[in-house]
Amino acid sequence: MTMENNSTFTLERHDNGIAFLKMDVVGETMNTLRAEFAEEFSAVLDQIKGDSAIKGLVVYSGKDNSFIAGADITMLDACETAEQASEIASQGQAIFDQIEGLTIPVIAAIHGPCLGGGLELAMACHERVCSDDNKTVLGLPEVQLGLLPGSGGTQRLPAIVGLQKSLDMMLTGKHLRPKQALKAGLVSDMVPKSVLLNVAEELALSGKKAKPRKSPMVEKALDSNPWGRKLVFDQATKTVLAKTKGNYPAPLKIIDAIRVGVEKGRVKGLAREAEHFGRLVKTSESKQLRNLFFATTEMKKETGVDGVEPAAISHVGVLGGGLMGGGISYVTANNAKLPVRIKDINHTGISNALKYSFDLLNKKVKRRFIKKSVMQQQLNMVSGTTDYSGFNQADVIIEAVFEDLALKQQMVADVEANCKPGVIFASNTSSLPINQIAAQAKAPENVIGLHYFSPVDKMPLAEIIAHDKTSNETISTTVALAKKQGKTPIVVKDKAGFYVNRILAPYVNEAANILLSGEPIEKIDRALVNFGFPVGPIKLLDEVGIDIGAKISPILEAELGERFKAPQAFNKLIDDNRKGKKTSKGFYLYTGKKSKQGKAVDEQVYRLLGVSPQSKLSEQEVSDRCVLLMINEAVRCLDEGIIRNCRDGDIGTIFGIGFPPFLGGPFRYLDSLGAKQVVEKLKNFQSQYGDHFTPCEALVAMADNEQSCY
Ligand SMILES: C[C@H](O)CC(=O)SCCNC(=O)CCNC(=O)[C@H](O)C(C)(C)COP(=O)(O)OP(=O)(O)OC[C@H]1O[C@@H](n2cnc3c(N)ncnc32)[C@H](O)[C@@H]1OP(=O)(O)O
Repeated sequence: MTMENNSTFTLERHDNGIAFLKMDVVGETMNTLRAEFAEEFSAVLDQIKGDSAIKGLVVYSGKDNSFIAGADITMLDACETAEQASEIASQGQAIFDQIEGLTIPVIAAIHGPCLGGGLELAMACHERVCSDDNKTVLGLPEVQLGLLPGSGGTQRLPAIVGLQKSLDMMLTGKHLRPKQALKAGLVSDMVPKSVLLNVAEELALSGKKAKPRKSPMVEKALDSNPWGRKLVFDQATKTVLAKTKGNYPAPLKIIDAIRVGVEKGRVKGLAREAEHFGRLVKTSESKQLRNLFFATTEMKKETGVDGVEPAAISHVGVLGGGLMGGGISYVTANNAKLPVRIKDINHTGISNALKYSFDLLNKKVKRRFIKKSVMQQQLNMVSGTTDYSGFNQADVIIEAVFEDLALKQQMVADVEANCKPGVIFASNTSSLPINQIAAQAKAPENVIGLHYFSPVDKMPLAEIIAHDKTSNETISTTVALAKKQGKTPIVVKDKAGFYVNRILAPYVNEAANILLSGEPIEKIDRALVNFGFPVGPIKLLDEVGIDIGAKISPILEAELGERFKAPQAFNKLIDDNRKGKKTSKGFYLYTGKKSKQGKAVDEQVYRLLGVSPQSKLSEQEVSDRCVLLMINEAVRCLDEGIIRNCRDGDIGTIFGIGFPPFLGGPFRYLDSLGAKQVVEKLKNFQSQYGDHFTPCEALVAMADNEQSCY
């Protein structure tokens, strides 16, 4: 056995003729591909080509828990021109072509994330085997960075998994777990990690090619003729445009690069892919999406308070088995893998909360994501009670009862009386000040806000609200719990509405003002959806509950001032028991066929509000009025220290409200518009529509001093 050591790539030859090429980027937690590795990589490949004793090659990673996480995103950020970025893509293509061109069997042995350029490398190998570990995922997530796979992915993936599956993977950026990768034909075997290299070695030795994936008849028929393919591409384009509203350039470029490859051959396809890659790297959309990647990666490492370690958590209690309590229990057991005990005043509440977990897990079983036995294990971790029995083990109690201050204060007292000393009391309130909830606590340092967004299992944000007496350890322990539950937490100050609801309120109120001025509901919602929000503000009110908005507004108005005054006319809707989707009566119709529900406006709303709808404003004016108010309030929050920095403000808005990711969040968007222009627009709206548009002092100062947020 001989060994040669290169810095990133190491070639090890076994006596049986199989060589092992290990990639291990020194000093990094994860392997990524960088242009500077090209020369070394090519030299190793030349060595392999020149050594007739090598009969097969296994490519693997020297990292414990990752294969290759793709091209180094920092390197892409540093590209000054589209040509430079395009060159990086072409260089990757050339090296991967060399791998594919090796005349010996080349097997990729994959354990851990194998993404982007990592999967492109693996696809250039002749076969792929992966570990069956939870950490192993395969995918081309470039679209989520506003890019396309630039090193052959748009050409090789369709050839391996078929046109439709490859479009689905590249247009969504989804990660496939080992079983899914096997089913799709992306890997030819899935084995325990302990034998991964042996299996890959055997495969290389045998030189046998795995049986090609059997594509279903319909897929075969569509993929194999020009008309069928046209149908597939047309449908993909239609879906993309409906989803992106033209705001994201990458998906259409992905379709184009695949189409060129399929119709004009690999060489032309690769050229088109590299060209698009270069241009996309330089788009503002990709830049913002990359910023988002860097921001979330940075946040994964934070503890909430520098230098303060979280306490260990072994059990969690949840008070209230409603929709929020059920969701919180689910993410605690399923994501954080912690046993949860739910307390409700009656058994119906408990069974509803248990059903929440059951329904979600059952869906996973039906889709074959998990086995029934795993579902049972998960369900065993959630139990219920109508008293405090079993709560003495809990390290954290999360309260999700009605928004009633006296009730929440009572919960604090009950928990202090019935649970162990030092237990953290985390309130899921969306509006009540935490200091008031903690007002009569014996240990106010253990009381904190932990505000989730509905539906809890889907929404990625959690606001962590420390009041002035919350201890640093309580903050860091709560941050750690939220992260384990799969949330991205932002630590915010204890003031009405915290951050997310505070900036959401003026946005929604303005949409209501626009509606009351006579603009049609669909038009208002369409303007904001075209701007890039997942739903329009009026539809959002239906989803959240018109009564919830009406409940929060007076709290905000009392503490923060008149600019939070909600239009009184909306009370007429609540008097009509028109609270939105939950009452099957809202701004939209919720009767009839399920697929049609929530699609058409309920014209009765106009009558109730005394409005005769007539479209007068441009979509741009509608979205500007709502969004600029949100930005103005976000800047106020920053100025008041409600959020710690612009990054938290951007992430909170994108993850909590669905602010368009391609714009980077309110602060990044403000930078792209320029504070001066935003102030001018706000002043203009102020003269037309009232003082709630007054630009805040901090924003005016930014404009005067020509400052930016980042
Ligand atoms: C030409 C090609 O087609 C173009 C491309 O390949 S573009 C890149 C495509 N790849 C991606 O988008 C994957 C991005 N990475 C991820 O999604 C996640 O990091 C992951 C799922 C791989 C792992 O997640 P997780 O285990 O939570 O680890 P995470 O904290 O995110 O990352 C660990 C480290 O790897 C780094 N990293 C991961 N992927 C990276 C990448 N593609 N570029 C640069 N750094 C990366 C992170 O910055 C972090 O660095 P640090 O330890 O110094 O802070």
